[in-house]
Amino acid sequence: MGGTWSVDDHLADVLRSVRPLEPIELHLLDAQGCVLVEDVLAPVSLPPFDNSSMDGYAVRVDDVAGASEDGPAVLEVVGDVAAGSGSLPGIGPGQAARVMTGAPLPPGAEAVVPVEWTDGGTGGGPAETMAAHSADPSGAGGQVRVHRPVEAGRYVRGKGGDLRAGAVALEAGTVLGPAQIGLLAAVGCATVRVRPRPRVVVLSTGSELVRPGAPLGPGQIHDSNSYTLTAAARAAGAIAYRVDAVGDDAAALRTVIEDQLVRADAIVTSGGVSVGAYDVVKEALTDLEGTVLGGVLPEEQEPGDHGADEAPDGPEPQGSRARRPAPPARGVDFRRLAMQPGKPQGFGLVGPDGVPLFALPGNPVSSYVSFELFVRPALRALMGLDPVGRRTVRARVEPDGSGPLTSPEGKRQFLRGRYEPPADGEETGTVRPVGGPGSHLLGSLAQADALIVVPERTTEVARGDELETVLLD
Ligand SMILES: Nc1nc2c(c(=O)[nH]1)N[C@H]1C(S)=C(S)[C@@H](COP(=O)(O)OP(=O)(O)OC[C@H]3O[C@@H](n4cnc5c(N)ncnc54)[C@H](O)[C@@H]3O)O[C@H]1N2
Ligand code: MOO
Repeated sequence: MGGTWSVDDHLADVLRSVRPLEPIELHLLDAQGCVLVEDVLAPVSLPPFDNSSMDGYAVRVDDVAGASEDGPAVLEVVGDVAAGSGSLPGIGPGQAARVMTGAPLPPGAEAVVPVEWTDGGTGGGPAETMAAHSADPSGAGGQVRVHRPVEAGRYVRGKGGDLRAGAVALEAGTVLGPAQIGLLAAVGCATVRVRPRPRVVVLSTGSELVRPGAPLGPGQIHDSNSYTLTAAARAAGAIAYRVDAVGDDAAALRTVIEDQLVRADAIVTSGGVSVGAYDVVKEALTDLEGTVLGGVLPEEQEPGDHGADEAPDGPEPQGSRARRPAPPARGVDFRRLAMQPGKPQGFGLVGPDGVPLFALPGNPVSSYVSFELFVRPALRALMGLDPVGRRTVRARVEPDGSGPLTSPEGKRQFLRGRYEPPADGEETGTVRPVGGPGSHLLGSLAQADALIVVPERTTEVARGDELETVLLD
């Protein structure tokens, strides 16, 4: 293929090529951010039993009718009911039981009076609190004076009042956040069937790259892309593995990628995709016919069986995966995109399972913007999340400089910006470009929280022009 592609066509090609991962059963906390693939019916009711919403006394309504501070109802205390109590005292006429928040309502009781409506069993004025059971075990006996009447059901949380056993607790398609995970725990589900987080292998290429923490020799720079992209993959919900930078050696790169296939639902490389003499990714991935990356199975392996129980750098955190049915590997296509930054890109499916591989350009801003535009949507599609794209708004551009901003004709430009939401009474927010369009400008990228989209036909942007803005929150 090759040639020049529009941003939209390239994204459509990417999304056509990826399918949601096969669902697996995960422990609740491993499923955070994942999409449920089936309705979950509540195995138990919430609450599972009638219980008190106050620390107080479980009473019969008739016994406290007309009670007041001057004319209290005097009841015999027949026991204590703590949260978790299994054996409950029956409440007969003229009787009450001390009951704690969350404790079951004892049989015979119809309501709870908070301890503040009573003398707390002291024989004195209104109580502010209960005596601790450990300090005063006799508090569970004797008499209590109740100062106010109560209607049936007051301060009682009825069984099933939140959710009835058998009802749908969460629908298929729900994204599991903290509240949803809490609900599943409350109804007793320990595991849940979801689409898993994709495992993403991130690797940089370039002989000039050294790890952060190591001193720079002549001509060397720190590898930042693999950190940016690993962090971006994690922020998108993936499990990301960063691999140390590979030098400009096509055979070595191919071997590293082959080795990483075992733990990859997607692979992201950066660098080596333009037209230089050392553009190693392009060289390593252009002709894959007859190779493992081209889809040929290593000896005696079936698709999906990679002959390894463990990922090279440690155990697979999600247990064994059912792989999706393998789409055919089709090699990596290197193409120019009508965008800036991010012009040179490679994309394709590699290996026997057809793992999507994104070969992003090396310039740091180019690789990050490319990730946002193409990789993040693909990762979300693998997880079954919808929508796959970031939130966009129309915003008025407020350049710092006096003159208009310029943009190359025929290219969609993505400027880095800071977005201000609309002021009170306004409909449109503003966005201020930060730094220039240079794709090496990491300092200003780190100040940005938005990408300003300058359309292909637009070559000049004046103060106040409204443009689509991608919010990177
Ligand atoms: N003659 C042409 N030269 C270039 C063209 C072109 O069309 N004709 N396109 C330019 C554009 S646009 C881009 S983007 C870059 C893409 O180049 P590569 O993907 O081959 O990337 P490299 O050459 O490996 O690196 C480019 C730049 O980025 C730095 N870099 C690379 N990896 C990292 C990393 N992991 N961390 C930090 N910085 C990294 C690298 O040192 C270079 O400065 O090509 C243009 N050239
Ligand atoms: O893609 Mo390059 O991104 O224009 O610097």
